[in-house]
Amino acid sequence: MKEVASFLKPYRLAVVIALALMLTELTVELVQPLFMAKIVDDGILKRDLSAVVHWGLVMVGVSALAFAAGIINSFFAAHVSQSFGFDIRKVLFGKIQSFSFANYNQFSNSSFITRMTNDVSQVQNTIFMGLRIMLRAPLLVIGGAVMALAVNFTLSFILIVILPCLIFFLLWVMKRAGSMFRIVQEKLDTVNKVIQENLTNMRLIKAFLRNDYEVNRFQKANKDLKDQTIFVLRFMEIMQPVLLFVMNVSILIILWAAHAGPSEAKVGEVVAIVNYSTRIISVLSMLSFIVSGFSRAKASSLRISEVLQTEVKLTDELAESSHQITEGKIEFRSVSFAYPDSAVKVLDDVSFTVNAGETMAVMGATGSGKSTLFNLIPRLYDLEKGAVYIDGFDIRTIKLEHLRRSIGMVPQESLLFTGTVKDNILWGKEDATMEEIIAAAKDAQIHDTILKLPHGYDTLISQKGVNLSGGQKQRISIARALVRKPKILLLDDSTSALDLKTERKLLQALMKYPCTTLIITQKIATAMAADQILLLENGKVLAKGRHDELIRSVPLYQKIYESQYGKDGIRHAQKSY
Ligand SMILES: Nc1ncnc2c1ncn2[C@@H]1O[C@H](COP(=O)(O)OP(=O)(O)OP(=O)(O)O)[C@@H](O)[C@H]1O
Repeated sequence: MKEVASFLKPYRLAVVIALALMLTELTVELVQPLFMAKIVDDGILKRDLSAVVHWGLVMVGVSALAFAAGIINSFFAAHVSQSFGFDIRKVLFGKIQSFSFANYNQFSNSSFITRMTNDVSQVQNTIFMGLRIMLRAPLLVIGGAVMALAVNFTLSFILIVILPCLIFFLLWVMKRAGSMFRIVQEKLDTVNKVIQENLTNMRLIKAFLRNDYEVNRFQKANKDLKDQTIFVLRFMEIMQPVLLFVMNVSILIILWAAHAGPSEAKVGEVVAIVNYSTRIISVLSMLSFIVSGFSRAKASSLRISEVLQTEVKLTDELAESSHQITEGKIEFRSVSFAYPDSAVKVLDDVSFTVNAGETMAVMGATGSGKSTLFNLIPRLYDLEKGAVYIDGFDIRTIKLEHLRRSIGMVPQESLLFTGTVKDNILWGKEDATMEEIIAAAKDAQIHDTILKLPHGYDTLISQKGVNLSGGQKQRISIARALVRKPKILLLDDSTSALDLKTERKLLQALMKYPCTTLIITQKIATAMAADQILLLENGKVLAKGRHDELIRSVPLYQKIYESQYGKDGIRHAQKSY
C-alpha cells in the first residue's frame, strides 16, 4: 500500500490544492444551514424582508464560490489520478522487463495484464474520487455533527452516540470487502487468461474443433467472476439500508426531543439540526459507495505492490565492466540445472568447450535439455550448480546487457512482432543501416523472398507473422540475429522449416560470420558440417566429438544416422571412416 501511495509524491502540491478546494466546498456546505436558520429566525419569523434578502445573497455568493472550487478541484483530481496511473504503469512495465524467468513464474501473464490495467484503474478512480469527495464525506459527517451540536447540544446529543457506531460498522465492512475484492481481481485474471489463450491459439482451436470446449471454459470463468462480484456487492448492499435506517431513527428522536424534551429549542435551530442530519444521511449513503471503491482499490494496490516488491533474482550484482566478450569462447563446467519450483534436473553435470569461431551441433531426443542449455548462455536463468564461462569469465560477472548484446538467438518458435519486415530485422540492432539489414537478409536466404512481398522490406507483418510461411518467419528471425553481428549465435532448430538446398546455402553463409555458433538440429547433414557434436540424453552428455568419431562408437548417433540414411547409408559411412 505504502509503495503505491508513494507514487503520489510528485503531485503533492496538486493534491494539497485539490484538498484545499474540497475543504472550501465542504465549509460552504457546512455553513449553509446556519444561513438558512438566520433566514428563518431573523427573516421569516420576524417578517424582515431585508434579512431574508441579505442572508439569501450571502447564500448565493458562497454557493458560487463552492461551484468554482468544485470545478477547479475536478481539474486537479483528474491531473493527479491520471498522472499517477501513467507513472505506475511505466514503473510496473519497467519492473516486469527486469524480471528473470524465475520471477515470471510467480505470476501468470494474464495477471500481469490485469494488474497493469484494471488494478491500476481501480486505484486511479479511487484517487480521483478521493480528491473529489472521499475525504469530504467523512469530514462532512463529523463537521455536520459538530455544527449540529454547536447549534443545540441537547437536541443533537443522539448523534454523539450513533455516529461512532456507524463509523465502526463501515470500517468492519471495508475490511471484509477488501479480501472479497481481492478474489474478484483473481477471477478477472482467469477471464483474461482464457481470452488470451483463446486468441493466441485460435487456429489450433478451429482446426481441432475445440470451439465449444473453449466457449464453456470462458463461460465458467466469466460466471465465476460474475458470482464473486455479485457476492461482494450484495454484502456491500447491507450498508446503505443500515445507515439510512439508523439515521432516520435519529432524526425522529431529535424531533421527538424538540417536541417533548426539556430544551426550549427555537424553530430555526430545529430546522438547522434536521438539515444537518439529512445531509449526514445523504453523505453516509454516498460513503457506502466510497467504502466499496476504497475496498476495491485497497485490494488492487496490494496486487500492484506485490509486483513492485518482487525481488529481481537475476542482477548485475557480481558484474565487472572489464569483463568483455571479445572472442566468443563458450565453456560449460559441470552445469546442473532444474527449473524454478521444480526438483527435476533438466541438465546434469554438463561440461563442454566450444572455441571461438567454432560451430557445435547439439543433438538429442525431444526433452533432453537442448533448449534449456541454450537458455543458460544469455543467462535467462541462473545456475544452482556449476558455471558457464564466456571468454574465460563466469557469465554472472559479465554485465547482462553486454552479455545479451553479444548473442544472437533464434528461438525454436519464430516470434515476429507487428510492424514491417524491416522493423523486425531492426529489432536485432536498432541503429542498423539499410545495407546491414539487406546483408543480414541475404545471408539468412530471405532477401529475394522479401523483394517479392507486396512492399518489399516495408511489407507489414501481421500479429505473430500469420501472413508469412513458417520458413519465411524462421529466416527473418535468423536475419534479426545476424544483423547484430553477434559473437555467439544460437540457432534452436531454426532451420527445421527450410528445404535442404536453402538450408545448405544458409549454413555456408553462416560460415563466414566471425562468431561461435551453436545449432540445435535433428539433421545429420547439419551436424556433419559442425566442428563438434554434443549429444544429450536426459540432460546428460552422452557423447561429444566430431561426426567421424561419433559414427564409429556411439550407438544412439548411429541410430539417428540410420533413421535418416538407411541401413546401407550407415554401413557406407562407417566404412569410410
Ligand atoms: N519453463 C520451464 N519450466 C519447467 N520445466 C521446463 C521448462 N521448459 C522446459 N522444461 C522441461 O525441461 C525439459 C527439457 O526441455 P527442453 O525444452 O530443454 O528440451 P529440448 O531438448 O529442447 O526439447 P525439444 O527438442 O522438444 O525442443 C523438459 O522435460 C521440459 O518439460
